[in-house]
Amino acid sequence: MTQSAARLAPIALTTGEPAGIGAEIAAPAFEALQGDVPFFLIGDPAHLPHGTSFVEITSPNDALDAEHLPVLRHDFGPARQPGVPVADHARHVIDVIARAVALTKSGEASAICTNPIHKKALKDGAGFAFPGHTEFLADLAGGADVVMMLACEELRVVPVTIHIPLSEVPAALSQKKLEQVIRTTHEAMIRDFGISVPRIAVAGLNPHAGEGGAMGSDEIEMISPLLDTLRAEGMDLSGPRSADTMFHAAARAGYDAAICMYHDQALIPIKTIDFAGGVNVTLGLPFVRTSPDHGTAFDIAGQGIANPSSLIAALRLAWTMAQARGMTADSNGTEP
Ligand SMILES: NC(=O)C1=CN([C@@H]2O[C@H](COP(=O)(O)OP(=O)(O)OC[C@H]3O[C@@H](n4cnc5c(N)ncnc54)[C@H](O)[C@@H]3O)[C@@H](O)[C@H]2O)C=CC1
Ligand SMILES: NCC(=O)COP(=O)(O)O
Repeated sequence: MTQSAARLAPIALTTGEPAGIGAEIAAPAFEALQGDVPFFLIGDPAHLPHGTSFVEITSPNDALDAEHLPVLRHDFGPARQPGVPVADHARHVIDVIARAVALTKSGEASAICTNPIHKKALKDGAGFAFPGHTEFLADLAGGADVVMMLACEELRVVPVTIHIPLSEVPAALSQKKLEQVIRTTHEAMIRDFGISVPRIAVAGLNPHAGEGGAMGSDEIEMISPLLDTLRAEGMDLSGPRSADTMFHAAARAGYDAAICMYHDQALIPIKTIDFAGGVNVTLGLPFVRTSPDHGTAFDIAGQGIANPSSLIAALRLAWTMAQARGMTADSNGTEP
């Protein structure tokens, strides 16, 4: 059987932080995607809201024809407390992510989609040494050069620096780091998003992109020379651009992805435009990983009011990307 004719494996969905909303939005996502995007939850059935229809599976393949939410059991021990992390759960949250990655490597899953984790709960409960999934997944992939992208219908954004204090951003920026982020984004736009000549906008760091050196020199000394070098290779790059004027509708029409210098420069515009439909994608991994754009939402956990739209969008995008890569058991999750 050729790869294109082979049936794509289902997506592995992780539970995330049990005190959050991950387990609550899994079943509504299954109902919305049934027959369209096959996936299974790796987690503890006891974390599902009372009355949830689910089927326990022993092999990911069983998810392909499931009529209720398929759950690959992973026991977490102590009961879930909505809104309050249980320290003993932390290592299981981490193990579930690693288990999902192993299933993509064996070809039993075509992609992973991660429910939100609570970074501090994992650090306190299990000494988790990573700022988030992105860096943990890079480590599990053997040290891949990864990039965080947030994507919705109207916008794709990429922060160069991610989960570090704002005061550390200028020192963390370098031409080497920025070049890696631009190259990884450029390659992913072609491979995963089917854009043959990606138009990439690059934000400045300072107000008004430094205004010719009057408000900072990072643009003149660091960003502009690199963009000139990459343009000479044929990349379609604009910038360094003023961050305050690059996200309105007319400006967004002029590029396919925006590279931003720090977390909030990138995530504020996309979460404002489409909090319910935004998707977090890790670029540069040898397997597909997406996630909803929101966090654990402890304030509403256990109330049955969490909106599953972002998770649904994340599962849809993972499926589209896995199809584009032909992630069957034959492809084994090892392609670059
Ligand atoms: N991919 C991941 O693992 C992510 C994890 N986080 C983590 O989540 C935790 C909480 O972060 P916050 O900044 O408070 O953001 P948050 O997204 O958890 O919550 C912000 C606000 O949005 C609401 N909200 C979030 N998702 C919702 C949904 N699906 N339906 C309805 N309302 C929703 C919450 O109730 C809250 O009022 C932190 O530990 C953070 O690190 C945050 C973003 C992504
Ligand atoms: N602010 C985005 C976020 O926290 C997601 O991080 P990650 O867990 O996907 O690395």
